[in-house]
Amino acid sequence: MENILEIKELSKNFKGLKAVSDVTFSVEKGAITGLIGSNGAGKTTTFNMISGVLVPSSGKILYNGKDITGLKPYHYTSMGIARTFQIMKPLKHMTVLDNVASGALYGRKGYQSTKQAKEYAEEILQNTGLYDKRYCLPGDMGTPFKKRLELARALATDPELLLLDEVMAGLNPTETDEAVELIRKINEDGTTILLIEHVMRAVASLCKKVVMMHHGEKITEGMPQEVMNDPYVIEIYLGKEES
Ligand SMILES: Nc1ncnc2c1ncn2[C@@H]1O[C@H](COP(=O)(O)OP(=O)(O)OP(=O)(O)O)[C@@H](O)[C@H]1O
Repeated sequence: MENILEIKELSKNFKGLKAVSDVTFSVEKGAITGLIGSNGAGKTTTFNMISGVLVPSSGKILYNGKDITGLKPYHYTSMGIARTFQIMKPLKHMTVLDNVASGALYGRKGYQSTKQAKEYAEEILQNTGLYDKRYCLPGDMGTPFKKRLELARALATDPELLLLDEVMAGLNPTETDEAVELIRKINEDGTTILLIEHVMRAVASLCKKVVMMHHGEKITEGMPQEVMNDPYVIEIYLGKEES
């Protein structure tokens, strides 16, 4: 069992607030790992450190055994790490196709021409159920399609490790099931996934391992059923959240 990512005693302080405190966990290569916890638990801050958006106050991040702590976001695409944002960030004035093609152009496939990038983008759009929307502007689509676009843009960079921040928020049960199947397919095609998610049904169905955070600390980790049946996890999180 090889780890693609190792988080070691990672902390982030914001002016005296310990948003993330001494968090240690690993992400197994080829698997789907879930990061769960209440609002404000420190999940997004952890993601922001893993993806280079924030520099950790202390601790280390190892990717394929290499120390990447504090590297800037622009190093990440070529390393094979891509992420989605909870607050989606499409290029508003570009079509869906051009949004995804721009991801492909700057991604690891090394396309030299826009034509090549667009051809690859069309393939990604087929696989993510967005092909029929390829000439739409992001603002003209509803949440499920915007979430898919965020995912498609990340996928277009050809990542080895994909970080997904609440891609199921705002989806109805049918859309959630579709998103689960899409994520499963992306994983089966060879991409390792670390996801933040509040929809426990999706976490239970997808994840091999779950890491639970609370008030900036890691509370526990294990197989989804173990973590979800932990009385303390039920008390501080599952009893209060809708799933
Ligand atoms: N840039 C920042 N400056 C100051 N405080 C911050 C900043 N970013 C996050 N925080 C604080 O850090 C704590 C952890 O926030 P974080 O967004 O990581 O939680 P989360 O687990 O992702 O929550 P959610 O499920 O709501 O997204 C919160 O108390 C938050 O207010």
